[in-house]
Amino acid sequence: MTLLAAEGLVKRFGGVLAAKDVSFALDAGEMLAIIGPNGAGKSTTFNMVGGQLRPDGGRVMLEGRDVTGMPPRTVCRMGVGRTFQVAQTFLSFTVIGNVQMALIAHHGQTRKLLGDAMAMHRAEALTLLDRVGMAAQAERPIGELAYGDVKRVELAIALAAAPRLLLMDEPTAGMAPSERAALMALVAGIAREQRIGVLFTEHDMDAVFAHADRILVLVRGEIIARGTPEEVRNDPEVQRVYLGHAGTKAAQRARRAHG
Ligand SMILES: Nc1ncnc2c1ncn2[C@@H]1O[C@H](COP(=O)(O)OP(=O)(O)OP(=O)(O)O)[C@@H](O)[C@H]1O
Repeated sequence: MTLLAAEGLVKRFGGVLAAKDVSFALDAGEMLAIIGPNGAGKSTTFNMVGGQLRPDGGRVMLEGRDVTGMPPRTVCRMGVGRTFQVAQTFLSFTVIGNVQMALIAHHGQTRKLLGDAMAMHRAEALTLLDRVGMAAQAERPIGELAYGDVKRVELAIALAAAPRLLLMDEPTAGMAPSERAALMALVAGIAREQRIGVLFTEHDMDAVFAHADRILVLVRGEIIARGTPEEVRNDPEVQRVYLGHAGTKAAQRARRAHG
């Protein structure tokens, strides 16, 4: 069954039509990228899926259930995870403590926190940290980590809620190029292995062309192209309005790297 279906989403901000009849579908285990210039409507679309924004028209269907306009907390409980920004981790806590807190929240055990919270879900937290390559740093305060490592911990925190759909808004923003490639490879591997659908926005075209299964191109609130990286790369309209020379180079690099 289709994991996520956006059907004719519309969002207006005053006179600005930020999303105009945006429709797409995403299957389990699939990486779908939304790309487009600044102000194209990527975050708006994203926020309508995650429940942060209520669409003015259209529907969001999750595994066949209509979740349009439901609050983020409800959407989250229905299996939609989101990677959080640094400020939303507890900087003075250890790495493993942050993941344990996420597991405690996921299991609805926050009332038990007066007990020995730090003994709860330790093994599960370590397994998650191992999956993102951070088990060796489990006992360090998260505030001491390099930025790329914080991003890995954020991924473990998002996975603690056992999402079926993961929303990642510019996951590699602020990272060095080598860290970006490693993070996206990690996300893609986990998505395929655990059959998690990933919807992501990204300005880094190398990351998009290397790891997206399919790409949507938004311009002024409208999808102007969609398809595999190969199809999008070769679309003359996309070349003209968005990718241009830099995008072509990124696509070529991705093609060389992945055969
Ligand atoms: N809360 C808001 N109030 C008013 N206008 C908004 C609001 N959010 C977005 N917009 C407008 O809607 C349009 C789409 O914005 P959106 O942030 O979705 O684009 P984007 O593709 O995510 O851009 P970027 O790549 O810069 O993050 C823009 O014209 C923006 O100014």
